[in-house]
Amino acid sequence: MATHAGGLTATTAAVRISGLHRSFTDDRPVLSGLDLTIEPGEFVALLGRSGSGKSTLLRALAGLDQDASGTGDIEVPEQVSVVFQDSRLLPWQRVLRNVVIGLNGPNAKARGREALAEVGLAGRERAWPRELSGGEQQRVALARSLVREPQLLLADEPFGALDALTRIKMHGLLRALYERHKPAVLLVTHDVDEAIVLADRVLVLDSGHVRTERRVDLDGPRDPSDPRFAEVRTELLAALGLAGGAEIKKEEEA
Ligand SMILES: Nc1ncnc2c1ncn2[C@@H]1O[C@H](COP(=O)(O)OP(=O)(O)OP(=O)(O)O)[C@@H](O)[C@H]1O
Repeated sequence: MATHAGGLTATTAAVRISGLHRSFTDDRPVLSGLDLTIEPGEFVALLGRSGSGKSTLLRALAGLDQDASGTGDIEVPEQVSVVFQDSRLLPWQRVLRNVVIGLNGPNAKARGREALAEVGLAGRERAWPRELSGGEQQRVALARSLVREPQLLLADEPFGALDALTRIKMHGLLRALYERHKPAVLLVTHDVDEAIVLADRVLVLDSGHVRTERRVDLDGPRDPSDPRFAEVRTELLAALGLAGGAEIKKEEEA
């Protein structure tokens, strides 16, 4: 376990956060006393209004929040991978090199090839990133994350820039990869349905802490047209201040 701040006793949880405060300016804290535990192998989605601090929390977990000041204890596993909305591939390196960069061990390339095959990109090892579509680039980013066998995968709007159809395909892929590798996952998303399709537990961040927590216990492939799915969606929309979807409609009309 790696501890970013303060001291905590050893834990079997993948993530343990207590009393996390983060701010960028003196007047308004972004995170104020946030507590969160994620179990090993648990898939958690994080929703919240724009500016509620979702990325700030994810960056704190990734140890990438040098811009922020704050206090609190964070415990994460040794092996953490992060995926962002943009693939962040090195344009001057071919696909396979992007996947294995920094990876140690004699069989790094073989592992990289295997990871590319897992995301459906076998045969594209020697392509340049610019030759791939946005969805394919995100597949490479997933391969690069998973080849490191992370105990924790942090994903910040990983499908946010993709079209609706590609997004749906990527949901299936991410869920399949998750089932195979079973890292703990924290997925930041704006998309309520994406959260319900993918996660075991959905959190809503509001006013600096986790306000709402909803376990998703729908069996089998999750179908957005299922009334039980709709029930969860309504609850989460209400937690986001969008009860019944009425305010969404209003926003669309405006
Ligand atoms: N590097 C920074 N410097 C100054 N303020 C920042 C910085 N990063 C984030 N903030 C501020 O912190 C608040 C939370 O930002 P954050 O990006 O965590 O929100 P978010 O919930 O991820 O938003 P979105 O859904 O729009 O991506 C915002 O008010 C933002 O302006």
